[in-house]
Amino acid sequence: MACVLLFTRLLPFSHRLTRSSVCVFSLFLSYLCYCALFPADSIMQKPADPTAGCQRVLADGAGRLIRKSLSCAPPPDVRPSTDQRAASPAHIGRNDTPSPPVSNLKFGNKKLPNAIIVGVKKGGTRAVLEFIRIHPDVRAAGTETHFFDRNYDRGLEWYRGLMPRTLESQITMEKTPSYFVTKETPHRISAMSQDTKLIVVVRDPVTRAISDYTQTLSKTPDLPSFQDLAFKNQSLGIVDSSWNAIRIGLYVLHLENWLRYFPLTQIHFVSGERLITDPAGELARVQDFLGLKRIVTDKHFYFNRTKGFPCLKKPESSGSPRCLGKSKGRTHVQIDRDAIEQLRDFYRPYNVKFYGMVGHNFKWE
Ligand SMILES: Nc1ncnc2c1ncn2[C@@H]1O[C@H](COP(=O)(O)OS(=O)(=O)O)[C@@H](OP(=O)(O)O)[C@H]1O
Repeated sequence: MACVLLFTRLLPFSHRLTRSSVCVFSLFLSYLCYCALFPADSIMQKPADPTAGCQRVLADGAGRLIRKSLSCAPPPDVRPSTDQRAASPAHIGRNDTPSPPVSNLKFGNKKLPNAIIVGVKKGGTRAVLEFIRIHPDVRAAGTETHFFDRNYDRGLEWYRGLMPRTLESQITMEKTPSYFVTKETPHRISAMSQDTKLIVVVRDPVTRAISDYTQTLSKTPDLPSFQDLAFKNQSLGIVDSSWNAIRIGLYVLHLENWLRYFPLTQIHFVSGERLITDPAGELARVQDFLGLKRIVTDKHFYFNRTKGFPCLKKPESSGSPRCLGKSKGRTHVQIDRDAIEQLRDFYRPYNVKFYGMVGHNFKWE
């Protein structure tokens, strides 16, 4: 309308106009018409809105995820390629600003995670992430972001920038095992979204401590012995619970902190032991918890005798079978039986309390 009015007013004087001013004028008119047809907020996401995207994932009363479609849904046949599914280093560390509409249509948007594997260190967190991300409705950040413990000052937009793009039907995940034992993390995650689903991979705390120590020793060869670090006085059986490798295994104490901010129904516990003996069974429960169709099944796994662990079978299309890297499944440092028994005695009351709290006996005898 404005274009027409302007044009009719100027028409009587048009004979006075030069060629170039006619040109500039018509360009101006085209711009006005474009603005009227495509207002800016219909094609761009608001950068400050952390939940902006094609989908919102909400939790229903049963604790399952419900995906709500918004207006920018990509066509259903657009699926990410293997390359796009793996969170490439190019994605990591790039602070994302809203993308042009064409790439949104093709690859979706970066969204804050709907589900986070928050722990525990050396529990089997990498295995759970690598196994669940073969599900077509899951995409995950490839590296540990450490946003809620080390990088919180960088802000949610920085965090979102680390996430892979997701389509309407996909959920976003990340894993940072240190979150479970960091005091501030539960509060910070609940401030991001109280609907965030939490996954904790737990493992016998004694084996976990030895695994943790084995890893540190591989990087620091002149480390004191395991016993020197684990006990204040071994002959009296006094354990040093301030040593991180011991402290992390006091699961019940850490869980109490999480339960101040999240209901138990929003936290799923994976057995690190069963993840090795029955990966498909554990993954079935993870998929149920996330409200996903059970697509990752025993068809996807085989037991690799050389590695001594389950690995992912070769995908039908291409590629090779995939086992986790050398840093997963290391041969543990030998610890004498007495020390192990003392640690078992130390952890027993905490474990029993933990079983009661989560309603499951993990049988760490
Ligand atoms: N499929 C498969 N392949 C290899 N390793 C497996 C697998 N499933 C579980 N695990 C166990 O995962 C342990 C490492 O745990 P995390 O991935 O949580 O470690 S880390 O905290 O990220 O460093 C790792 O601990 P260690 O055996 O002590 O190395 C493994 O026992």
